[in-house]
Amino acid sequence: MSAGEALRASRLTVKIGSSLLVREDGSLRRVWLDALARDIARLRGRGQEVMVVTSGAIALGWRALGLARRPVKLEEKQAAAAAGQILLARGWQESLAGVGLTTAQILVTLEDTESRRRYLNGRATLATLLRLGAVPVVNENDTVGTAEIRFGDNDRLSARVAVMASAETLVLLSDVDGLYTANPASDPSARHLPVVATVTPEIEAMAGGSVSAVGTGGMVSKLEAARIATRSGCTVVLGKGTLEQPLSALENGGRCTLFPAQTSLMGARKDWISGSLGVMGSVHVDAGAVAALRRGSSLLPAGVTRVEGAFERGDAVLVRTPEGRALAKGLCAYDAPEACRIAGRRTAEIEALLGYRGREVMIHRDDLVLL
Ligand SMILES: Nc1ncnc2c1ncn2[C@@H]1O[C@H](COP(=O)(O)OP(=O)(O)O)[C@@H](O)[C@H]1O
Ligand SMILES: N[C@@H](CCC(=O)OP(=O)(O)O)C(=O)O
Repeated sequence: MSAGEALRASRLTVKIGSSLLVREDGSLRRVWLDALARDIARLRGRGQEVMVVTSGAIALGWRALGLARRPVKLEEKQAAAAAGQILLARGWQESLAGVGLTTAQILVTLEDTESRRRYLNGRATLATLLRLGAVPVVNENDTVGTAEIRFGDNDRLSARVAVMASAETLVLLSDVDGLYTANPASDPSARHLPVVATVTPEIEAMAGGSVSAVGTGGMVSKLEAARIATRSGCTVVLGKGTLEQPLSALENGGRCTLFPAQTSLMGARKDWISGSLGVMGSVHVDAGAVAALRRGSSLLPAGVTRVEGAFERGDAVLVRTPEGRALAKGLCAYDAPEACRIAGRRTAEIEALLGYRGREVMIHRDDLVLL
C-alpha cells in the first residue's frame, strides 16, 4: 500500500503535534488549522471518516497562565493543560465550523484505553460520533493523570485511539517529513526513509528526542506509536504538516515515511479476542446456531439455550455446543442477567423483554473467534 492509498482509507486518525499548532510564543497557528480543516472537510466530503488526536494544550496554556517559560513540573504542566485545552478546543471548533463540520471533544486517560469496559464504551462513542458526521477531537486528559498513569505523549495515545476506533490509517503530522537515519536537525548527513517495513531495534536506534521548544516525544514516541498501530492492523504515515493542504500533500506524493500494517485489522482484533482475554462465562447454543457460527454468522439470542457465569457486557465468553464442547470465544453484547432473559427469544422480542432497544445479536461475528 502507498501513502496515497493509506490517505484514502475509509477511516483515519490524524495526530497533530504541538509544533504544528502552536508558535514558540504560545499562540495558535489559526491559518494552518484552517487549512487542515479544509482538508478534513474534503476527505469527509468523499465519504471518509476522520478523527483527530491533537496536542497543544500545554504549549498554548502556559503563556495564558502568565508563566515565564514552558513548565517542567507535573503540576504546572497540568495547570497549563487545563488553561490551554479550552483554547485548543475553541480553535478546533472554530476552524471546523468554518467548513461546516461539528467538533466533538474527547479527553482520555491511559486507564480509559486499558480497562476493557471503558475501551468498548470509547469505541462505541467514537463510532457514533463518526456515524453522525462529527469530527472527534481527542487529547489526553492531562490535568487528572499522575506521572505514572499518563501517556505523556500523544503519539502513543493516537495509536491507541486509532486501534480503538479500528482506523485503517494513522497519519502522524509533525514538523519533520518522516524518519531519517538520524535526527536531521542535528545531523545534516541523515538520510530519509520512505518505507519502514518493521520497527526493529536498528530503526529505533535512529530516533532522537524532540529539539523543538513545543514538541514532546520526538521520534522515539512516534516509532512506538507506529509499532502499536501497525501490529494492530493500522498503517501509519508520518509526514510534515505543510501549510497548504497538509493531508492532500501526503496523498499526492509528498515526502513521508510509510509504516505498513503488519496484519489485517480484523485479524488483529480476533487475535486479541482469542489470546489476551479471560473467559467470564459460557453461552450454550443449539445445533442450528452451531451451523450458523461455522458459516461465519453472528450469534443471535434465538440460538442460545443456556447462560452460565457472571459476566458484564463486552466480556469474553465461550460458546458451547449442545454437547458442552467449546466451539467459539466472543465478546457478549449483553451482561449475564440480560443474556438469560433474551436466550431463546426472537430478535423482535428483545425490546419488550429488556425495556430498551438492544443489539440484534448476542455476539457479533466481528467479535467472535471459532476455536
Ligand atoms: N531519526 C529522526 N528522524 C526525524 N526526526 C527526528 C529523528 N530523531 C529525532 N527527530 C526529531 O523529532 C522531531 C519531531 O518530534 P516532536 O518535536 O515531538 O514533534 P511533534 O510535536 O510533532 O510530536 C523532529 O523535529 C526531529 O527534530
Ligand atoms: N496532551 C499534551 C500533548 C503532549 C504531546 O504529546 O505533544 P506532541 O509531542 O507535540 O505531540 C498537550 O496537549 O499539550
